[in-house]
Amino acid sequence: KVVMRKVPQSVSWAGLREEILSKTRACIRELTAESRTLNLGYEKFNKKGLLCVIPNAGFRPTVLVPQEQLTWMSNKPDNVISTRKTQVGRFALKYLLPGFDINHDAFLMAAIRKDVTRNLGSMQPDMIEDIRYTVDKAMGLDDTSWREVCITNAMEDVVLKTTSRILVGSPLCQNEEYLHYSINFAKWLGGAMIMVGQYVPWILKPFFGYLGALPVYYHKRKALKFLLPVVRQRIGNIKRKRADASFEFEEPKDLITWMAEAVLDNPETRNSPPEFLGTRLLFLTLGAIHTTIMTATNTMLDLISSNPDSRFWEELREEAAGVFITADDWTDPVSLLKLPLADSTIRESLRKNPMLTRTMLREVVAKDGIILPSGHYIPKGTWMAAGTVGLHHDDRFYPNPEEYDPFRFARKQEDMDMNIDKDTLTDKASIYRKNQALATASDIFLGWGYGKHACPGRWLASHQLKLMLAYVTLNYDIRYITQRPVNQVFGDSFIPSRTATMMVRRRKHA
Ligand code: HEM
Repeated sequence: KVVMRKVPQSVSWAGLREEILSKTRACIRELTAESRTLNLGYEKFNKKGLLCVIPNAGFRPTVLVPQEQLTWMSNKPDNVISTRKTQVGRFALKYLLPGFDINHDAFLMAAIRKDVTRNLGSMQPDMIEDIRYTVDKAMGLDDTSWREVCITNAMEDVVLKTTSRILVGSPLCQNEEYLHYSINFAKWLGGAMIMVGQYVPWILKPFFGYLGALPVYYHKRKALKFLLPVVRQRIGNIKRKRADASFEFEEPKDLITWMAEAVLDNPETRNSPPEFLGTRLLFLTLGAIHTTIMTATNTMLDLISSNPDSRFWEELREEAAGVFITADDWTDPVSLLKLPLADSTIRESLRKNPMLTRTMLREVVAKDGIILPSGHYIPKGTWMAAGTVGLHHDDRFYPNPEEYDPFRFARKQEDMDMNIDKDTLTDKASIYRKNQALATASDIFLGWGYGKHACPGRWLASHQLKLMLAYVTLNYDIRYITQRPVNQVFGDSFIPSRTATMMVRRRKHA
């Protein structure tokens, strides 16, 4: 009773065997189960509209909610079902980043969602400049021979530079020392968050948590040494300009500015020390950079392991060649609206290989618990989630879900009507056909999460990834491979191979 956390008695468990201490043993088996129990629970229960409980190696079993109830769940306020409460537990933040408060941050999320997104057009010239420089460096300019490139390393070079420019601006985004410490902070934190947060039983978390915190703390201090003076100066300049309109200062267009403005506008954070914003920005390195690297790597892996006869790479190149004709086209945000195949290709990789095996992890915090639309009572303290992989492979929403079909989201309505068996067409399938753009979050596409806490950086990530894909297909030939390296499940992360390589050769341009 002390070790196992709450779940409602009335809901069936997935992966339970007839044995003594069955629930405890089911939780222990999760240490090596990867996402098997999660997918089994989806198939056996969620697909029939039923709830189930998924055991958990950290003894934090979770109620897996079927698709039919996700919209209801996503609309509940944070004081009824909390996202942040689960993140503190799932990420073991109390130990790994003591004193770091991720609660009450809706105003910071809004800065990412609104300010970054509305400035994408003006940031595009820098973005393509960074992409060109980093791709050329990682993949080479020699058009006479093939080069073997580690995909994750290449994508890391590209994404780290381009995203850091948006997070912390120039010159910090060119400072190799800062980039080194910030990415390593994110790597240590990401690994420790999964190990301590998801594999260690909560009773042992303090010990392993404080141990894992040591390298995190080291890299944080090193990165903050570069970041804090910039944050301090920026806050000072913004304050001064607000007090004196004649003060000559033009706010750089980056997340430091937008978050600093949000912090100053909020009475509760107005007087916070620069560390508050600095640590927040560093924490975003994990949420913004590693996620984009993983999605870029999955996209490349899916394309190079596709059937060469399908000519997906070549079709993407033809699409890009028709859009990026002059230098100005690369800096024009309208160009990105003309890339439905690239848009769909990245979304298909996020469908097949989402970053998280379960999303929308929430804790019931309402004092009296909640009652789901299905009539189930869920007591306070219970964790709930959605099974991303199961849902993304559900043939009610995706015809031939196991097939890699990169242009499935770009298909014209009439073609889809021809391909879908009308007798099995469900209401949801027709909703799905209206929700096809890469950055769309919906209750049948959880690659970005769903609802109030869906990813606020998804428009930025989509913009960068599409530009990068267009640039790479236009400028490089690839060699196809026969076997795609499979992604590994680590906690609830779904991680592409870090060592997989691809053969590329620069194309000769007339
Ligand atoms: C391809 C790249 C990306 C992917 C696949 C991705 C995916 C996700 C997912 C699945 C969630 C929801 C997690 C959940 O509900 O369990 C999320 C949340 C979040 N993402 Fe992203 N993300 C990406 C890029 C970014 C970028 C570029 C930023 C910032 C500039 C960002 C910032 C965030 C933040 C702050 C949250 C938390 C939102 C909240 O809890 O209110 N992400 N992301």
